Amino acid sequence: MAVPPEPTQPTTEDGAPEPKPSVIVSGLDIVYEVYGAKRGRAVASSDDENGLRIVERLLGDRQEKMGHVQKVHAVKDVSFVANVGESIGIIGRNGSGKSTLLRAIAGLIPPTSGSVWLSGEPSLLGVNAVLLGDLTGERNILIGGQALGLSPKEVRSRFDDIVEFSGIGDFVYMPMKAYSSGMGARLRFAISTAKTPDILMVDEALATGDADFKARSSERIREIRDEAGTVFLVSHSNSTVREMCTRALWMDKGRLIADGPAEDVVAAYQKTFPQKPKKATDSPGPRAKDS
Ligand SMILES: Nc1ncnc2c1ncn2[C@@H]1O[C@H](COP(=O)(O)OP(=O)(O)OP(=O)(O)O)[C@@H](O)[C@H]1O
Repeated sequence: MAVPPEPTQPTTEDGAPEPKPSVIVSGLDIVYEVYGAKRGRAVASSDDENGLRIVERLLGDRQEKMGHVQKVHAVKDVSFVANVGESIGIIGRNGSGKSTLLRAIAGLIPPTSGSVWLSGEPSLLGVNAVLLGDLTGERNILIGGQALGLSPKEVRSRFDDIVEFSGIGDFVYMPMKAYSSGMGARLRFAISTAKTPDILMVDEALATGDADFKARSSERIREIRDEAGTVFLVSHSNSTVREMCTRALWMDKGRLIADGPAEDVVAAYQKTFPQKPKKATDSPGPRAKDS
């Protein structure tokens, strides 16, 4: 009897494995609408102050909605395809649309136009693991782990690893509102990566830890990439993107202006926006830039 041939992975012309798309973003636009940019005066433009006060009182909370509506076009006509096994840095100046793009990929913001297609389950660090300040780290690990699809037994078996990874020690038995922002961010990272997601999205979380935590988290990101996931990383740190990403997207004023190997895109970005050397007195805040 003839044995059917083993299925082979499709390859490109030069013999490399065919890329497997995990995220397809096509002509994506995100427009935020901000209500109440101007208050009630747009409604009652009369000079009569008494009349204005009456209108404001009658409208109560609604007066914000009656005010001017401002539109913020945060992401403009962005298209790209991300493949399994890629780690993609998203870089750009403040307000360029990086976080909005990430949240749209995670399905948290509906496209105003265009589309986002995903082949797996996304996990957006810091949002999917919704942690509650009044609960202890321990309870949050249990809830967050289950929100990621782990069974209570699986969460318990990973509990020690999660605590060790986050480096929060005995704080795990304290309410999370007593944590520093860095401790909270590290715990979120540890919970979010306790189960290997198909698509991991990280927004600045790596800027919150010390060198040791950064080393551990970059190792974890490498593991996820190797386990055939796709990683997106929004970062203001060019060195982090260079070290951890295979590819980079450069956003500017909502537009994707470069997409290519991380090394090349970061070099072009740095050439356009050279970063000033840090002063010795600068405090290393979460948004601190390096080179
Ligand atoms: N919820 C919102 N409502 C209205 N406008 C918003 C909202 N979130 C972001 N924006 C606006 O959208 C634009 C893009 O913001 P976004 O946070 O995506 O940029 P970013 O590149 O991540 O910025 P940063 O580097 O400062 O974090 C900015 O002009 C911002 O003011």
